[in-house]
Amino acid sequence: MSNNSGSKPRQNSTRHPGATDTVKGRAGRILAKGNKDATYDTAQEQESAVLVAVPDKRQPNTTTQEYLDELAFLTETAGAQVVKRFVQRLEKPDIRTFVGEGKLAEIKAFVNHSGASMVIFDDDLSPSQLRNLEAELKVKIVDRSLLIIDIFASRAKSATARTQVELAQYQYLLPRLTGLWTHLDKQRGGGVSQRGPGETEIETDRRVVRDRISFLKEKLKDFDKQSVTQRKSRTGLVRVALVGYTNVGKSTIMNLLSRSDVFAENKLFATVDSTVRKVVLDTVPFLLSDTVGFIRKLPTRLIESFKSTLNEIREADLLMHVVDISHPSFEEHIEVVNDTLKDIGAADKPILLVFNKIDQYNPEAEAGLDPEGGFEDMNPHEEEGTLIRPTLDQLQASYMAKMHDPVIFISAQERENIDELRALLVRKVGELHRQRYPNTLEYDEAE
Ligand SMILES: Nc1nc2c(ncn2[C@@H]2O[C@H](COP(=O)(O)OP(=O)(O)OP(=O)(O)O)[C@@H](O)[C@H]2O)c(=O)[nH]1
Ligand SMILES: [Mg+2]
Repeated sequence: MSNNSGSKPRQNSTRHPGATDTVKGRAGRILAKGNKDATYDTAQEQESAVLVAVPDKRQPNTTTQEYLDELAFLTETAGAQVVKRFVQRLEKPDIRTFVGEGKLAEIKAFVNHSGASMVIFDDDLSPSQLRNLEAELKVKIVDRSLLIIDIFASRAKSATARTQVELAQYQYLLPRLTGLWTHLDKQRGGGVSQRGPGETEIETDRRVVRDRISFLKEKLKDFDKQSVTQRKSRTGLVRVALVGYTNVGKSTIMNLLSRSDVFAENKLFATVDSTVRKVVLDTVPFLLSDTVGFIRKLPTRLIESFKSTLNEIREADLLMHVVDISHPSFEEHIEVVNDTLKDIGAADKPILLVFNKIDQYNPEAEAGLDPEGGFEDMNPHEEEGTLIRPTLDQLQASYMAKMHDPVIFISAQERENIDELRALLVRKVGELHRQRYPNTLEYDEAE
């Protein structure tokens, strides 16, 4: 086990001493310039991407469209620009190239003509599909897992998160090592694609990657031990975690709750991830943590790599499950979040369901129609196209009736119902505090 973890000198270009050029080159970000925070990025520097979805025959058009919107949003978050979407309905994806022969030819023609620099698939590709597609299309091929890992890489700030991302990158890379040679040859200026390197070289790379994976896992264990010690020093306070689908407003709520209240101690716990803050609402103190957002088809391995971060959720006393009610698929999002909570062993916790973005909710919105969708065959059924959604009052009544846990409707942006949210938190946290720490009931006097 390493005894100097955390203090290793890091340099971007030579992060992996001992690795061959190939391994070094492949484990970094796929979108070199694609950093969400890099606002100085100009359009010319952006890579252009083609999206591909292969829904099964029964999937409604509107759903396909929503999934592609989400993929486009992910792509843009990663820093690339979407130039075209392709859809092929298949009973089952093609085993060799994921899409059928005809569609592949169509994509190839478009890529050649437009100069797009990558093709992004809304599903995970097998190593051989990836290899075949890369050989055929001769541009970067990105699948859903890789895209998500890449976004995580651009956002990871803390040492733990960076280590987790690196682990996920190597775990993704390991089974695919043999398949990643074609455009590397090109990058080396080899011109005509030659045969890949010999087995020995690939074996060496595999060993290097495996070693790196074990090293990173050990490092994460060290981080875990440190955070257990830190958490011990935080006992005595109820812990609340914000969870939810990505982009629902968790961080906005975190900021709202921890900043705008005069009693809030807007102080970072220097030794923890900066996402945990102590909040005091109406003299009731608690710890609030903001967590990584969930998403449909979140690669299990990525969840595994992010165990340390997810401990915040696992060890919370109360979860605030934030939902973006203005999103047409919010109900599916709730399911995705509940399933992910189950996966990480956090499903049995008390939950406060917070429906956010009520300012943006439009009951008359047409379900998921996007004029820029690029679907020539987009001809929604009447019921689908003109679907009238329930009003907020109806939704509120139905969720209140079916949930055991409290439900609240807010707009974090417009500050609607925030006092009610605070009152609810004070009540829930107060109850939990009295259960957990019956001997420190006098917290209000002590403050
Ligand atoms: N219209 C509207 N927008 C909101 C509201 N709350 C947050 N937003 C916006 O929604 C976007 C996402 O908000 P975040 O707070 O970053 O969401 P998040 O859940 O932390 O997202 P991830 O960290 O990416 O998972 C931002 O552009 C916010 O300004 C709201 O009540 N109404
Ligand atoms: Mg956030």
